[in-house]
Amino acid sequence: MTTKSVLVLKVGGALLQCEMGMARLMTAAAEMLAAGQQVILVHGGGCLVDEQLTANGKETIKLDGLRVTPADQIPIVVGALAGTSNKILQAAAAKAGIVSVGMSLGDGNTVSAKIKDERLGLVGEVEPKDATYLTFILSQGWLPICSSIAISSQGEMLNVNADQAATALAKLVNGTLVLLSDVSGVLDGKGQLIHSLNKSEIEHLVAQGVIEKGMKVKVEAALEVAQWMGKPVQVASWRDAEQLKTLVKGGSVGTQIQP
Ligand SMILES: Nc1ncnc2c1ncn2[C@@H]1O[C@H](COP(=O)(O)OP(=O)(O)O)[C@@H](O)[C@H]1O
Ligand SMILES: CC(=O)N[C@@H](CCC(=O)OP(=O)(O)O)C(=O)O
Repeated sequence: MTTKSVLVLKVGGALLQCEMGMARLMTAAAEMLAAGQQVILVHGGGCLVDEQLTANGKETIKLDGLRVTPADQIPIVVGALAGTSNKILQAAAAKAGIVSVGMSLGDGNTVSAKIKDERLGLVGEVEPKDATYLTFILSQGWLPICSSIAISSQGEMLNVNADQAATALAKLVNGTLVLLSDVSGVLDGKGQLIHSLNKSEIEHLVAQGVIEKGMKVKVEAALEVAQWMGKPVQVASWRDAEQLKTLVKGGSVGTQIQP
């Protein structure tokens, strides 16, 4: 185990629809915890939100990878992310023998949150604030499982992109950030894994339309943290058992986003 700093592991929502993926991830997390590696699990749940919105007759609009979240949709979004998604992961953790604490960005003064852009409605932008709550959970050997619902000082419930949520928590604890999605990393125009990317290469691929939508948000979040910490951030896959094994050993997987 070479990673001594807290590992901030973000998983995308598609994981929640894959029993085997969740079981493998939690087995990996249990191994890391047993070896003394502290882990914070941050999760998305975009596909669950899509399903719940459709079931409630609501329309989904995204701008540059972010969900436009009008006030009438926020109860559904909060229910899907801070409720169902969070508890599905806690249940998977329990099955792997992990003691977890389900939480949201809105808990324990962990981050400060404000509306990101009026055009997006109740979408939040968060900054790291106070690590006391998370540090306590980690000190117990427990696994914090954090959803990306934040609360502003005005008392608004805000929907935060989960990659950006993970960014704020990684900065807060000066941790090592790994973003796990349903693809093995950032892929080139031919679907091949790109092992390493720097700022100008990212800008080029975004301009070409090779990196788009959710991956654009992810890579930009990763670059921000890589530059802030002066060390690479990894974008990899929770689907890939080999990548998980390598991660448990503290190795590098997927695409390294360079500072
Ligand atoms: N260059 C790219 N490489 C890999 N995936 C890409 C790329 N450009 C766009 N994507 C899309 O981004 C998705 C990952 O982003 P997102 O759906 O937000 O993931 P998550 O829910 O895991 O955060 C991939 O499944 C893929 O459809
Ligand atoms: C503002 C915004 O876009 N919020 C996201 C939060 C969930 C998320 O990011 O889920 P994934 O990691 O599965 O994509 C959403 O509503 O879909």
